[in-house]
Amino acid sequence: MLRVAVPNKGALSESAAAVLAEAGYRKRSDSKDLTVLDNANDVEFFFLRPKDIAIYVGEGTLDLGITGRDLAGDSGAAVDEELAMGFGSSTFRYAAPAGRDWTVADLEGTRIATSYANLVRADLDSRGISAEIIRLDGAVEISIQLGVADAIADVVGSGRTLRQHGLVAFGESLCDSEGVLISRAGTENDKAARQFVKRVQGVVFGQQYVMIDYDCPRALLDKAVEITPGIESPTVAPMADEDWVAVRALVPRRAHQNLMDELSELGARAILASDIRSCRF
Ligand SMILES: Nc1ncnc2c1ncn2[C@@H]1O[C@H](COP(=O)(O)OP(=O)(O)OP(=O)(O)O)[C@@H](O)[C@H]1O
Ligand SMILES: O=P(O)(O)OC[C@H]1O[C@H](OP(=O)(O)OP(=O)(O)O)[C@H](O)[C@@H]1O
Ligand SMILES: [Mg+2]
Repeated sequence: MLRVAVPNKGALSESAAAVLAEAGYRKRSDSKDLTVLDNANDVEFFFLRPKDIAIYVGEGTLDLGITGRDLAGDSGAAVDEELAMGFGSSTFRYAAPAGRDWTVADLEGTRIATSYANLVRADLDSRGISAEIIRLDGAVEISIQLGVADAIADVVGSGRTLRQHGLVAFGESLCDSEGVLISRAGTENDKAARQFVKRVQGVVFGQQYVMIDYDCPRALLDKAVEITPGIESPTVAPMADEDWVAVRALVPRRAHQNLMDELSELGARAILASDIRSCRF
């Protein structure tokens, strides 16, 4: 039976559970459950702290896991990224009190609070900067005002927490993170694991595209195809009125409203967008 780790709480857990449910896997009936046996799909799910998931997968105790790219990197576990899942996007930044122009070189000799000590140590070492790392488990943004650190390195989502504590981010992002599906590095996935990855990928890709259908004057078809080239190429079907054709194409979700405006301006009619719940490309 395939064994898969899923975040039991925190920023990634809800989105991860939603993708798995959409992919047809059994849901947890109680948020305190630590395992779910999905006999119909021959998968056992283990609900673990996101920080621990790469360790289990890297050691081969579990076959696959969903965690954050930043957490997997910090864990030092030997894992491969099978799939970027498109939720839980964040950057990992240095930050310090606003009011002066900080650069990474200013970190020399400082105390830096973080929950991601390995990520930060590796970055400082690569720059030849020596600084003391203060390991904290969370709420890192408050550590400077409490006097235990001069700067922090932490996850930034909206940036709201930094602003609330009068901090500014500086330097490049140490990690551009999102939820990722990971496997043990250097091992070939068996058939069950490959099928699991494909199913989850089908939902994740589906969420990133919408299907556009529209009616197009035949004379404008070439221009319309440039706007919606689809994946291979759009489907073009005849209509009862020979001067018109029906066109169907997948387009990236984030661009679809603009593309619909362009099609409308071009002269297309009855332009419809629909969600893709799952797919295999
Ligand atoms: N505000 C946020 N926006 C986007 N992603 C976030 C945010 N906060 C955390 N993450 C991502 O979620 C993952 C783990 O964060 P999470 O808060 O769930 O775990 P944790 O801090 O170890 O647990 P907890 O906060 O429950 O102690 C990381 O990959 C991180 O990048
Ligand atoms: O940029 P923002 O959108 O404000 O989000 C960033 C904050 O979210 C996370 O904290 P979390 O809620 O996980 O608490 P924690 O610090 O205890 O982990 C992260 O560690 C930052 O503190
Ligand atoms: Mg957190």
